[in-house]
Amino acid sequence: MAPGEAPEAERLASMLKQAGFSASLSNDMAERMLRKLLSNAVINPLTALLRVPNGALVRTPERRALMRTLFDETLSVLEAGGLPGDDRLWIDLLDLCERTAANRSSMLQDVLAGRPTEIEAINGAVARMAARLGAAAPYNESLASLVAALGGDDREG
Ligand SMILES: NC(=O)C1=CN([C@@H]2O[C@H](COP(=O)(O)OP(=O)(O)OC[C@H]3O[C@@H](n4cnc5c(N)ncnc54)[C@H](OP(=O)(O)O)[C@@H]3O)[C@@H](O)[C@H]2O)C=CC1
Ligand SMILES: CC(C)(CO)C(=O)C(=O)O
Repeated sequence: MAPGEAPEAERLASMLKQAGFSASLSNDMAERMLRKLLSNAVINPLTALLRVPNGALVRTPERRALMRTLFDETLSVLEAGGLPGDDRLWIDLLDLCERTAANRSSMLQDVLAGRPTEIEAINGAVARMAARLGAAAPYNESLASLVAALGGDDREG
């Protein structure tokens, strides 16, 4: 984005920086959102189900294998939805787990606090996108069902 092209966005970024946040502008929000969806579709349900911090996902071959399977399925759906494939995406995902190693993902925090999760907006959305494209996303569908089944004890069955 050229300087002066989006003054309101620049003002917002500058306010966020003054407040101590890291902020940058992008012309490519659609791609950035798909990349974020890819990361959240892998890290959030697995950390919520395994009840581990983000860094623990990459510490055992079994968890990495689960991550990779879910990553591959999700990426194939998102590529069909417009995300450019890139070998760095997997490396970036592992790096994100390392950079946020001690973090409890937002979904794990929601599960531990007994709050509703964003599972339908993340893995549920990937499964629906796959269905619209005439494809299947069994891992996303199963994880969405498993995370949804973690809660709701207060509802009438
Ligand atoms: N939690 C984490 O560890 C991390 C989260 N993230 C990302 O941050 C995002 C937020 O996740 P999470 O931590 O679960 O968020 P929370 O639900 O804990 O917090 C969301 C915040 O956004 C506010 N908010 C929501 N909708 C609006 C709106 N329309 N206008 C103004 N404010 C609004 C809420 O206000 P109110 O309280 O008034 O409802 C709340 O303060 C997600 O995309 C997540 O992936 C990224 C890194 C780490
Ligand atoms: C990047 C990550 C996985 C950090 O915890 C996140 O966005 C979340 O928890 O929702």
